[in-house]
Amino acid sequence: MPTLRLALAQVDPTVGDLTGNARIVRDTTRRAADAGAQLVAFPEMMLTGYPVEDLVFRESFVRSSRAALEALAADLDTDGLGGLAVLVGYLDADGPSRMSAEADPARGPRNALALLSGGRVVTRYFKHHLPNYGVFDEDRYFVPGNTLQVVRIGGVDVALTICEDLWQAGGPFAAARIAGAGLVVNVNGSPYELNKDDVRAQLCARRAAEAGATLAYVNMVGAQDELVFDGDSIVVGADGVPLARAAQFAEELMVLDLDLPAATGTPPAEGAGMAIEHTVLSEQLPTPPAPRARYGIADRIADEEEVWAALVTGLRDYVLKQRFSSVVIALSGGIDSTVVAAIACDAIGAENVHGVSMPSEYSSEHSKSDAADLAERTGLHYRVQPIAPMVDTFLANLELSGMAVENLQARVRGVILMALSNQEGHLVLTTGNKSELAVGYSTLYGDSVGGFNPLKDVPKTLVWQLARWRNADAKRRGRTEPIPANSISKPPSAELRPGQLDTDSLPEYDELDAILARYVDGDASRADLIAGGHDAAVVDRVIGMVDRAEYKRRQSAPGPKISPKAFGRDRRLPITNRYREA
Ligand SMILES: Nc1ncnc2c1ncn2[C@@H]1O[C@H](COP(=O)(O)OP(=O)(O)OC[C@H]2O[C@@H]([n+]3cccc(C(=O)O)c3)[C@H](O)[C@@H]2O)[C@@H](O)[C@H]1O
Ligand SMILES: Nc1ncnc2c1ncn2[C@@H]1O[C@H](COP(=O)(O)OP(=O)(O)OP(=O)(O)O)[C@@H](O)[C@H]1O
Ligand SMILES: NC(=O)CC[C@H](N)C(=O)O
Repeated sequence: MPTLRLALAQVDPTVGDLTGNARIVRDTTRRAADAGAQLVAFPEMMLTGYPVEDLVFRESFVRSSRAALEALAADLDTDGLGGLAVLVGYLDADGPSRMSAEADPARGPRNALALLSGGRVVTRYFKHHLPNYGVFDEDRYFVPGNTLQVVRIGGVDVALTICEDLWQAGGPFAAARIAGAGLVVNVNGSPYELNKDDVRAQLCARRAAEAGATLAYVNMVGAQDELVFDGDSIVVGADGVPLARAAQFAEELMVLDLDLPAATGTPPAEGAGMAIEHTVLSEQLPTPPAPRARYGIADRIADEEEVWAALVTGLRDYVLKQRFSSVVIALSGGIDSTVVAAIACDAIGAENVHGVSMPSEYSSEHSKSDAADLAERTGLHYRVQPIAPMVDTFLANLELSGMAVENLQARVRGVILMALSNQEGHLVLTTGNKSELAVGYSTLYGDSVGGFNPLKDVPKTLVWQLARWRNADAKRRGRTEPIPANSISKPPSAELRPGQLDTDSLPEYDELDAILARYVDGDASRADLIAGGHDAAVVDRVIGMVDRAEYKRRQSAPGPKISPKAFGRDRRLPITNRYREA
């Protein structure tokens, strides 16, 4: 049985950075070669980053991607790496885009995977199944491929597939069985969602069985705008048993030896409704250098740790890829701003985090002392900027009352944050959690100002859970607990008028989050919610608030997706909408 030394490169490309991404491929291939690998696979659209969205419609970008691929093949050879087989995802096109008057249903932009070897592009595979749900819009951009590429590498037939090809039965995996492939490689840009790692592992086992072949799944790591990629690359045997699994949320080069069946004969020219193209790269593999590369199975992590890591990764990559070096956060001593600050300290270091306490005449003593305590525990930069004089100046010049005065305080804080951002160059982080965003419990152009929102997809009850987990984790490691206990235990309040509590306007968060999980995430009807045991009056109030707040959400900052349905691309509703649940 031939032994193939395979390397899966779990790396972090940046959208649009063709030069930087090619550099990652060259550097990582060098490391794979040093480890004796013969085949190295990079993630989906490695060269362009993923997803590239409407950049697909720019012919100049498509041309740049194709040219960068050819240059990469040549550069790898110049680097002395031409003897390896290197799989690189990129953007290709064999016809005009859907936006063009000359659009052709059979040709156009392609989500593509190339095999590079010996200084040239040996073969190109075009993704067959295009995801078009949730955050994905691939029918908008790409024309599906209908040819399975099978490449003989060292006497083993290797079938090439891309991400969604794994998620649907039939097509490439069924064709790979007919082709008699010994290994199927699946390259991914698969965004993180809580518990998705379990789903992926089961899918890999199912598809390996469908193909009757070993399956090597490589995913990217890092973040792109609202999407977080958790890595979690995995290799499963034809019997579905995991052979190796990489860590989540960390770059990794996974190198392992696979004993694979020797290919015999030539595959048929078609199968499972697809054409099959067979290319022979090499019949005979050099024997992999001893010792054998055996890769372990990385430990799975607990749910809270996983979500925390996703939020840290999402924030870190947003800050760094947008070329900021510091952030500023308004600190109220409440749980949301405290958790955002703790995430920021973990993501970019406390020395790059600036907290501002902005007490008003309604601010409690604990709002100031808890914020100061947080600063002390974490070491973030801390300053106090009272807002009363500015609010008073407004009120002396503009006649306002009631809610307008309440919101004015939040807006003065927003102006101060943006001024500090302009003056000192920090990215402003906003702190509204998913529950508040759902019901519109925030002041537009007030506490909602900011360029990025780490809690955008985190319901309030999960914010508390994460805070408790983060402190417990610090304690386990013998470190200072970053979050003041009082910030976790006190009742939430906007402190925009004397004695105000969130529960004056909202149900208790346990009940609110239970309703929101079903109405927002599950698209349940009013009748479903009431049948589920919720009080009709509460249901009506909550779903009314959710429906009315669409205009606020449409203007809200981006933030990392951690759930199957995050606000934004996952949930698209009209702002003007008279439909009300009866
Ligand atoms: N359909 C629509 N399309 C576009 N714009 C629309 C609109 N409806 C209202 N608007 C605009 O929005 C304004 C109303 O929104 P906005 O000014 O935000 O004010 P509003 O939503 O009326 O009040 C803010 C609420 O959030 C609470 N809050 C504020 C700050 C922090 C927290 C917290 O605990 O985190 C809670 C506060 O107690 C209050 O209940 C209107 O005056 C109008 O200008
Ligand atoms: N006194 C304050 N000083 C600085 N920032 C404040 C202050 N009060 C509110 N903010 C900012 O406005 C956001 C809205 O928070 P608010 O206190 O109104 O309720 P919240 O949503 O429960 O948030 P938190 O739990 O952080 O208090 C806060 O997260 C914080 O960023
Ligand atoms: N890039 C893709 O094709 C991703 C789609 C796939 N269902 C996933 O979430 O992993």
